Amino acid sequence: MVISVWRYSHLLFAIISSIFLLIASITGIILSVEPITKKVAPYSVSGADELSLAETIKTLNKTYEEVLAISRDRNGFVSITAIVGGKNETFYVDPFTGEKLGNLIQKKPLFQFATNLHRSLFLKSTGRFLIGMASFLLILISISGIILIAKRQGGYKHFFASVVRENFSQYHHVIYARLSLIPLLIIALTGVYLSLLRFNIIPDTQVSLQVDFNTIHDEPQQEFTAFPIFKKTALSELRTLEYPFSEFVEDYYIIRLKDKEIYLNQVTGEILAEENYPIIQVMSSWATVLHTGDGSIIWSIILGLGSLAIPFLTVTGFIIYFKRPKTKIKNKYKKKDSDHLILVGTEGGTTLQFAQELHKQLIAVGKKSYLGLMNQYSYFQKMEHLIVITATYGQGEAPASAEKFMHLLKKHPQQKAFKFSVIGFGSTAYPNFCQFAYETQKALNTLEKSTEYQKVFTVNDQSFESFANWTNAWSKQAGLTLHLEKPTLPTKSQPASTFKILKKVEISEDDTFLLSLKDLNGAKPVSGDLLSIIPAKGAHERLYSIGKLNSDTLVISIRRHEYGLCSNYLHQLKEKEELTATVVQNRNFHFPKNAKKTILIATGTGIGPFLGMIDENTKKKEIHLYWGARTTNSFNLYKEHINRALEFGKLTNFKTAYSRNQTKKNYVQHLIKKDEKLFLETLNDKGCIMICGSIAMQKEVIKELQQLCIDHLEKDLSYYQNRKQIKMDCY
Ligand SMILES: Cc1cc2nc3c(=O)[nH]c(=O)nc-3n(C[C@H](O)[C@H](O)[C@H](O)COP(=O)(O)O)c2cc1C
Repeated sequence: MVISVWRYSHLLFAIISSIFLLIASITGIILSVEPITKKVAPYSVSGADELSLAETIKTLNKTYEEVLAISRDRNGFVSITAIVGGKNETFYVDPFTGEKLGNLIQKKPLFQFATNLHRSLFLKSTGRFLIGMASFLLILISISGIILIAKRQGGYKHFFASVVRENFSQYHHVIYARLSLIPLLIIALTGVYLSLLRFNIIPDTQVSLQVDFNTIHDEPQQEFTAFPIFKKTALSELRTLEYPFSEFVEDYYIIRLKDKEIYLNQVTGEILAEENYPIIQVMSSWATVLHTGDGSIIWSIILGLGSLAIPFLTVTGFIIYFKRPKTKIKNKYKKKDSDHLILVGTEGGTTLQFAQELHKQLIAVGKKSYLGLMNQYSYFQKMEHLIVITATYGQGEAPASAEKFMHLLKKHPQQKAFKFSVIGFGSTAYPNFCQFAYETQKALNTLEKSTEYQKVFTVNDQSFESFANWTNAWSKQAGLTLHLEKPTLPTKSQPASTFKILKKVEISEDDTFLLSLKDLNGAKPVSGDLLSIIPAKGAHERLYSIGKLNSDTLVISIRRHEYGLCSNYLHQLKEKEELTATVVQNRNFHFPKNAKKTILIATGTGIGPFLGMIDENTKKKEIHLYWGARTTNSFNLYKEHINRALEFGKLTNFKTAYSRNQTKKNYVQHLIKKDEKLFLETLNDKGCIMICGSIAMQKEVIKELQQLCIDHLEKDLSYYQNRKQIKMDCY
């Protein structure tokens, strides 16, 4: 089923039930304390469970004038009802000595209040019905939640794999939903069960034993201590034992054990009637224990934490929903009249915002553009250009709004020839970067009337700059001039800061240079974060990976492009001049704190963030750096940093691959095969491999690593990726 159906169902169930669930969960948290306060009361007698009923009855009969009943509750406390000083009393006893231990625990007013609110909202049957309904909706919320988590994690197999952090609410909603899933489902299922029982929809069947009074004998007489059932039954099995009403043989003992009820002749010890409890009664007892936590401190704590998760999940769930980019599509032209079709594959809505901008601009230059979702692919009479813009989800799968696309492609053949272009939105933090875009391109290529207009273009981490680059190239090829405006997406940026240029080092052969910057405004980047620079008013931002050399000095490595606005702007900056830039958090690419061994792989300027990470390695952890570049001269730019790090033990090993130094091209991926032992050890020992540089290099490196995993570790690379042992930031 389409994911949005599950998402909206999840939301709808949550909206309908939220108030009732919040009340039930808060009272549930309070009530989870009650069994704990009971359990810690001093009425438990060690070893009492092993006593036989015969021994217990003997002691109690000796101690008290007349015993009427003996009970054992879920905490293991034994209580009796007896006549003491002519009065009927019920109290806890020590079954070894018969000594009174204390009066029965009375329900505290707070717990009484919480129980009434929890069960019926003080609204009697109506309230009970509402709470029962809310429990039922909690089951549906849990089921739709399981499906949504499985979808976003890329299948049930990866259900418990680590979660990629997009923002606080999304990350913690998934983490806590997974942790509290089982207790919540148990609370909900037992809650529904108890409601159904209460409304007699499940009949509360009880045992109904019949005694044939004609066959009751008063011989042979036996002492009760010799009754086999009393001798062989341990106190731990007992729920209640009711003494006979009088000494007449027609009155008998009523014994309720954990699994059955027995009527026992008080004179002969003969069993008069016996029946196991019906299954419903057993289930009801279990449902009560599981729902209330009665008798178990650990389960009460789990129930309390489960209840606590409900308000948290409700709040974070609503934040996720209300912070989602709006995905309403407005079209000026009908699809049958449009020559430009933009179809979007999105789940979170951001891709649609980019597409909307392109759609607006195409209309502005007079094109009949139609914007729709990939799941709306159909027969388009006048289509000349098809532009598919799609995100990738799960393990390289289609996003929600594109799940039917492949099927629709076959279902709706076009009559008119058309050109197509595919733009993939994805993240290099995932192993299958923009995979669905590649699959879409492949599928479109198989169509009879289609012609590939451009190769797949990929956009990492919703980079507007990349998308604008694609738009420029595409519009140039189409003979159009389009100017995109940047959509307003929620950002994780810190406010803009001023940086002073400390040093610029460059080598001319490679057109690369290294800028050292001093932060003047207290921005707090971490190596691996990004520096967003807008080189001129109205220009697009450019992101550079930051290496942090000490508390206020950053380094960025830049390749100068002949017509690159930003790289040329940075290049002309002189020492002591100032630069305004914004630090953008890039959590998925921070140095792993807990890994004993880390391998860093970079090409060209991708070494930038690693210079910082190595410099910060004061604990001298094992770090291996693999770096690919064109020639040995390229290394001159970083030589000083690397040699110093090797000398001070901050870097364990440095290996290079130069592509233009010898006849046979040498690339970093070739080094992986040579050093496969180190790579395998690192993955096995929970170490980390970080990759920074070009996407082309990333693809090759991933291919090598994937092969290593399959050949030697019998696991897919995604296994390590999900455990954050592979981190990537490529462009
Ligand atoms: C759960 C999840 C799984 C993802 N899986 C992939 C993936 O396998 N490959 C990829 O390139 N990007 C992946 N991404 C990144 C998204 O494709 C990317 O953030 C995209 O811009 C989201 O677009 P949307 O907001 O329009 O859905 C994933 C994102 C999430 C949240």
